[in-house]
Amino acid sequence: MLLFDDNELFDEGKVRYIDYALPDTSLVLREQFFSRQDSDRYYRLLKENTPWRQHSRKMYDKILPDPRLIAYYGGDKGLEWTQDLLDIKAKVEAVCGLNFNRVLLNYYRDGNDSVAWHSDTLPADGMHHPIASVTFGETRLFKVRHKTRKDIPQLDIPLTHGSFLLMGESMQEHYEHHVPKTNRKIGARINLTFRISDTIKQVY
Ligand SMILES: O=C(O)CCC(=O)C(=O)O
Ligand SMILES: [Fe+2]
Repeated sequence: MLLFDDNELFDEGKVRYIDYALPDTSLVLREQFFSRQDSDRYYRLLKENTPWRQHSRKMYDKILPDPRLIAYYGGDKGLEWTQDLLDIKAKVEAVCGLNFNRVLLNYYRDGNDSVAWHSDTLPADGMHHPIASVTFGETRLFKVRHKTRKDIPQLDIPLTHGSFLLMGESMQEHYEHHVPKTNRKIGARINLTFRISDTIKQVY
């Protein structure tokens, strides 16, 4: 059985390449980067085999649970890489010519899960690096806005099953991103963000 058959584009089996040509950075999306079959398989395997945990953070003097589950692999504090994650990483690295050493997995259980506006934390080496974002499962909107320039329209990018979005290294400096909640009755989405970083102080 194939999951997530709302995306007719999958029938063509072609990678769709979109360069958003953003000022101050680069942002490139490849849809159907993973085949339908591989995407379905990775979705199931990651959903079942990942030790998902819910983190909490302090907001306005309250400790609130994050509205999503996460897992963190690589480096001295992360979990041990699994073969599936190494395979996904290798496929992503082969097209962008980068070597990632960590991956953060996000599990959005349904439309109530989300991530607030943010840009990803500066790694300990004090330099931003590109971040590769892979999606399996339900399509969710990935919103992008420039931090200071109001003349640049906000982007609403639907990240589909099997897609791969590459954020350039200056993206976190100039832009913020956000995955909003939705009232639609939807299933789960798994997102993987491959990163280059020596030590992580805080996830996201
Ligand atoms: O789920 C996504 O597409 C984005 C996740 C994210 O922004 C993060 O992990 O920092
Ligand atoms: Fe992020």
